[in-house]
Amino acid sequence: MSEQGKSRNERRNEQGRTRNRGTSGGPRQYSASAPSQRRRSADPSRLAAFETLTAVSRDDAYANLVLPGRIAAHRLDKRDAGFATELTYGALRGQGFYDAVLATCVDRPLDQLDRPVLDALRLGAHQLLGMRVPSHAALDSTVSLVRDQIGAGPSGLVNAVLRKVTAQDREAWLDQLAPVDEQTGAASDAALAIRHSHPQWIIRALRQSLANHGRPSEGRTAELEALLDADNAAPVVNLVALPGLGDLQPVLEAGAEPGPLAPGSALYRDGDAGRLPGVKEGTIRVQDVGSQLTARALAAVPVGRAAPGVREASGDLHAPERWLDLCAGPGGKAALLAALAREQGATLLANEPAEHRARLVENALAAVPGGASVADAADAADSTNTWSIRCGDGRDLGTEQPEAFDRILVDAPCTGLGALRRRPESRWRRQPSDLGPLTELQRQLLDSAVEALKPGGVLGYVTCSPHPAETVFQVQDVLKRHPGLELLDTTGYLTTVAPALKDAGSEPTERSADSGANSGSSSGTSSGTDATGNTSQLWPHLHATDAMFMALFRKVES
Ligand SMILES: C[S@@+](CC[C@H](N)C(=O)[O-])C[C@H]1O[C@@H](n2cnc3c(N)ncnc32)[C@H](O)[C@@H]1O
Repeated sequence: MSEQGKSRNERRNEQGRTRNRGTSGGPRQYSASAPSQRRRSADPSRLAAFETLTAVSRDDAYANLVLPGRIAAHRLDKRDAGFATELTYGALRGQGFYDAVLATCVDRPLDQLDRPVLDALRLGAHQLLGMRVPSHAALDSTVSLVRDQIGAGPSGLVNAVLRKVTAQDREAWLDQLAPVDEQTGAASDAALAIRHSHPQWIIRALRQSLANHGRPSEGRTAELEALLDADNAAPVVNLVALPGLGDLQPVLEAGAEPGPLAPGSALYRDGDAGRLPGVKEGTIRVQDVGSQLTARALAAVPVGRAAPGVREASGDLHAPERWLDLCAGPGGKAALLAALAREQGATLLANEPAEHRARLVENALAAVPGGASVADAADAADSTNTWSIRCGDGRDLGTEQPEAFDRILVDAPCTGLGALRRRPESRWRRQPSDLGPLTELQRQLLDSAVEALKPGGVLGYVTCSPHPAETVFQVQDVLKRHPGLELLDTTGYLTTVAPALKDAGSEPTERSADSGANSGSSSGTSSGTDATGNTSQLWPHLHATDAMFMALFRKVES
């Protein structure tokens, strides 16, 4: 019999965990320490959350990919699906705080607990300290879940631990575990890590990021806390209508609101966006507004203006512009770029080395007519297709196709520290040691892109991380390595496509970056720095987007 085909009891028995049944085979007997006997089985929304958490901790799965399947499998209605989502994401985001609480309530180090038991404790702690679930319901339901899914023994432990958790409310736990200085209100990084449930190294990195991206030093801690809070808030679903293909009107009629920042965008707060008209067809896409803006800004920069005597981008006026998305998977920006390319009479090559992600790019692009699939390698080489896909290492493209493209997007693999609100588990997975290999890869991809860019062509470097090593320092370095590259007024182009960024009073510019990294005011940083050149950093707490970074460059000379 397959593992899946076995009943829960059989599996549990194989693991040596048995229910505390009466010898007669009659109804179960519960020990004196067992909690309420009212509920015997796990309720489906908590079960969906538990299954997601165990997949995350056991298989390194991504919660946002697993949870929809569990919601569907348990046939949760909209309300229960909302509960399961809040429970799952809240328990994952809040893990730093909940583990600090649990560590004081468990008689051994948390890493000595069975993973599923710890997952269940986190779910219980989130219900008790982060949701408005009455204590008795949180306790009863979590213990029932553990009894049903893990066994009677662990359910006793979970009952005892969660009872200790209920001894204080959230504020009292925070005061005990993460005190702030009574006079100044200041908290150490260790206290901030518990209060805002982020690893300390990420807290330090984000503080450094605010400084390096020119945010005011006055009120830095308050701004850092606002950023950390924004990471912990459930993001509103952002939608984009593919230009020339998607119709936003039916989506607005179905309850979405017009997006305040990006053209052709909407916000949806009412549950499963998959049911909105156009989403299944792919002409309406779920995409963070920051991502939308970077793709639109790249498409908005005029190409040309190479140095005198140098052949310009699209020198042949009749040749369609060639665009390249060097790191395209899973295809969010590629879809928007392909639709924009189609409108502007250009073609797009979307490159992605991971085969399964190249397939995702293909799916994302399917709504844009005139493309060539991954399988159709011969067609893919035909640059007259509106879009085509290359499945390969972007670092090779520069030598394979030198000076071939008018516009290139390098949406580089990065730590993702700017998208923590969307990927609730990622803050616990990422390590400072990830930074070295990622920045080296970013550097190599940038070099390849510069080689693949035509003189006069435009390069957009984007990360969903504000970390200085992945952003402003990369910009400084690429300008040093490539004197023929000029930094453009990135903020100017972003505000051209999104004028509301100006009105927000928080233009994402780096002009006054106190790192002096690459701003126009720090002329001389690189021989390639334009007098008005700057980079842009969007922020969740200011712009309600992911913390997307963008730098736009032009290749003035080869
Ligand atoms: C930040 S994601 C890109 C997101 C994508 N642009 C979107 O909007 O959906 C970075 C991508 O780069 C890919 N990647 C990793 N190594 C690469 C390489 N050597 N060349 C090109 N792409 C690479 C990753 O597989 C990943 O899909």
